[in-house]
Amino acid sequence: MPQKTKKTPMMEQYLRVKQQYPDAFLFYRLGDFYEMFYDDAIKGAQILELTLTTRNKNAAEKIPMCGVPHHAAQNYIDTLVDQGYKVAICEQMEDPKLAKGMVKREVIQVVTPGTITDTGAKEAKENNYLTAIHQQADHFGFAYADLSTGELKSAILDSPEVLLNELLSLRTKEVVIDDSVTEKALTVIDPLKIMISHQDNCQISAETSYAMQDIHSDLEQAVLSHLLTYLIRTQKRSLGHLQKAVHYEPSDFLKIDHASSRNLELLQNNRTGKKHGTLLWLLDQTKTAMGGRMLKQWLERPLLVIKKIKLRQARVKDLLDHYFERSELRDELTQVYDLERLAGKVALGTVNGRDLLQLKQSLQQIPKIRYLLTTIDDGSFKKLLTKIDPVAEVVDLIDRAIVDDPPMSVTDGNLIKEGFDQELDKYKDAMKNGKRWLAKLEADERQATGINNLKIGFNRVFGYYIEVSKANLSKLPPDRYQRKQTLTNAERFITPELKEKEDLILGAENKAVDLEYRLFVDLREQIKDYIKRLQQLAASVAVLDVLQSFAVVSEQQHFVLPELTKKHEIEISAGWHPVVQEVMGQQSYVPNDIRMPENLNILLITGPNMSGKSTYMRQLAQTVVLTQIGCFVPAKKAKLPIFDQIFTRIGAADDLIGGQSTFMVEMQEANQALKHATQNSLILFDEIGRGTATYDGMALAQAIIEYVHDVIHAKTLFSTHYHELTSLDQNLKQLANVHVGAIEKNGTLTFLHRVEAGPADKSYGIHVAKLAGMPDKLLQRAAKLLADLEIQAHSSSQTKASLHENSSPKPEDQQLSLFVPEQVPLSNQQQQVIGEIKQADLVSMTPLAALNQLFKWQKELKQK
Ligand SMILES: Nc1ncnc2c1ncn2[C@@H]1O[C@H](COP(=O)(O)OP(=O)(O)OP(=O)(O)O)[C@@H](O)[C@H]1O
Repeated sequence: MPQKTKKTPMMEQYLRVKQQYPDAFLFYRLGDFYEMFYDDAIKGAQILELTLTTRNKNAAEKIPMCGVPHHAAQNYIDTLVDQGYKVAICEQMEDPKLAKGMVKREVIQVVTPGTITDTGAKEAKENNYLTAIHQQADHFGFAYADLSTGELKSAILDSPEVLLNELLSLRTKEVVIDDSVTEKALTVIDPLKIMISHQDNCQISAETSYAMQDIHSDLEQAVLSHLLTYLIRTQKRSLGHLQKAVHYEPSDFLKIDHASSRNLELLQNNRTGKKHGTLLWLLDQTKTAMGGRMLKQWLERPLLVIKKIKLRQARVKDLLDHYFERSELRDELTQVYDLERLAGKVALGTVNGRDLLQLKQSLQQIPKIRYLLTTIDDGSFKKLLTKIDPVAEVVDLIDRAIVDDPPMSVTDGNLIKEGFDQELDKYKDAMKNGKRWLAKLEADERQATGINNLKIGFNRVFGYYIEVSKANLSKLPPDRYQRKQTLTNAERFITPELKEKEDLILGAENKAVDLEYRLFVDLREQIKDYIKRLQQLAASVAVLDVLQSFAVVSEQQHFVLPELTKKHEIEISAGWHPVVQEVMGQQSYVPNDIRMPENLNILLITGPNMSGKSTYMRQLAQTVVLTQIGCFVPAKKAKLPIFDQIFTRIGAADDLIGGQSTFMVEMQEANQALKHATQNSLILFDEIGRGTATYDGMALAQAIIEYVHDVIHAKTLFSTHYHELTSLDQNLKQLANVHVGAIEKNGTLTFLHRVEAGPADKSYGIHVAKLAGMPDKLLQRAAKLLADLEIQAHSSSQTKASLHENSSPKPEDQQLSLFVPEQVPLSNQQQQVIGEIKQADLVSMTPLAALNQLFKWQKELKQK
């Protein structure tokens, strides 16, 4: 930290600015470098691998310093932001050569993880959401924005769990809070390791009021105003492309909590964390980045309203029925760039000539796309067609102004077409004439001197010059040439008339470059007026792209149009798990039926390990999701109701919140379902109870099944290895057994992967252990123990009441162990200690007294 010694005016200025941005690295522009000082420098040098120096080596206070060249700053900024830091960019606001006294400097932007707009090609199909929270009692105003696309949404969330779910599914990197957010709520956010930024005082401007126009609740207005204030404070530029905030209700969509979405591998592969091997991966045949992002959003929020689902289905069907037009449409879409982000760049002022050409090229595809869509349309695309607007005015503006091959930079000229602006044409003419004059001068001089290799050149230091090789110097007339520079083999000269022309040419060039920049900015401002139309077009193209992607996948994968029913029944013939089949190949996959008529709510699935129970369960969930996003589904025939929520408890999920045992996570996930599921939900429970002792687990599993059966009535698939549970079908009318078949022959097991009615006859766990390559000796021992246990179970079952008739397992049965310890009777001493422990009044004991007591008991036991 800076000490209290006298500072130079520049360091005083630095500290004044830094004080306003204590949570960001301050990149302080000094000539061609951005410099960091003090702690920023120490930490920055370490992260960015820069050399740490000191600013004033000889002074008493040494100021740590490091810097990056301004032209390479972007990479360094990206690295810092990627690692979860903010960077405040402080620029020189005047030309140092012209400044009187200290050069004026200002922070022009704070780059933060949630506000990056240039996410690069790798993340083109990802949104980068900045989120915000405002709390009132147990309710949260919640909002999110993607600065690169202008999307802005808000909602009221009524519990910390829903909040956590929204934050997780949006994969936000930064959340803005104000002081309404309680410590308790922060403990929900903390483990997610996202950046928490604070914004307390809200400023309402014309821009922010516009964005909040359609939002009426106080809670959402509060959260939007601090989100928008934060954006204005960090971006310090126009946010004109932010769309009007749209209110959404999480309950308007099929609810799949984050754990279930992970279990089902909708967007993320559980093993690799990547897209490969997920439903998103299978479905993504989109051709545009906008379509890619939209597909993800649809997968995250499947629909509930039959009418909306049917509209998507009808559109997919129209696209499916028109193979050739669809292929052409796909070709056209390939040539559409990211309109949404291009519009964002126009608004943010970061667009360059090449971006504008991409915008023009994309818009030029639209009439053809429109035409193709009208030929495909059988009525379903009527409304979408009205929004596919080619914004011809923008094409015309760009076409008239921008050359066909503009440079990256917008400040170096060569951007604007001839004929666009008279004044610019004049300068360009002057430049051209000047150059023609130079060419003529070169020819004349060659003739006059007889030096054939005499040439006219240009460099930044001397301007235009005449170059003559040393061998020819003697041929030059003595007075006319003024020597300027000597090279090894040549001399360079100027003449008064050459200097005069040079002023004209260079003057025209500078003026042309300045004017081109002004014309470019002007054009950018004109295009800004069309941003809303461009955004509407982008959203419609994105929708079309996702729909064509559904059509392509449905065709390639032989999906069928599912029938939506208002009855509480599921009927799937020859269905399959689309991702597993895609990975393993169609030949080897065994399709299966799922039949759950109105009077059957629970399927209890048994079968060996590895036989396909989880796959069967996930297959149903993925089919439900596919149905409710409007896609066709993997089956020969499918009839499904609309589900409101999907709950899963499958596999050993990692514990996101941290520190809980697998069994605890298992119980929490099951509890989520039991608490929130309705009759219209889908529940998948995979081997509930296996995380604890056998009878404990079995008892819990039975109680859960009974609860779902009697209280919730949701369609439920429940897989289990507890064969005892299969007799539940005798008492529970809405439960049926199915099993996944396997054949055992000569001690080897063949999985059939076919789901059939009735319970499995045994578990085959030892066969699977054999498949896993366990030692023979161990397997023989296990087989022997199993046989003994089965005999014991058989004899005790004759006397014991059956488990589902409310018998509770005896405590000594609770933990089955392969290696039962020898039973040794307790000593008197031990019994006495146990007695004392039972008696001890722990509530009124101080921690120290308890510790002393424990110490005493331990000593007594050791004395035994
Ligand atoms: N219908 C099917 N046709 C062909 N192969 C299948 C089918 N279903 C599953 N499989 C294959 O069997 C493997 C195991 O499936 P799955 O994980 O669903 O078994 P499981 O019965 O749930 O096992 P466990 O009880 O050990 O959890 C899958 O990875 C897949 O390769």
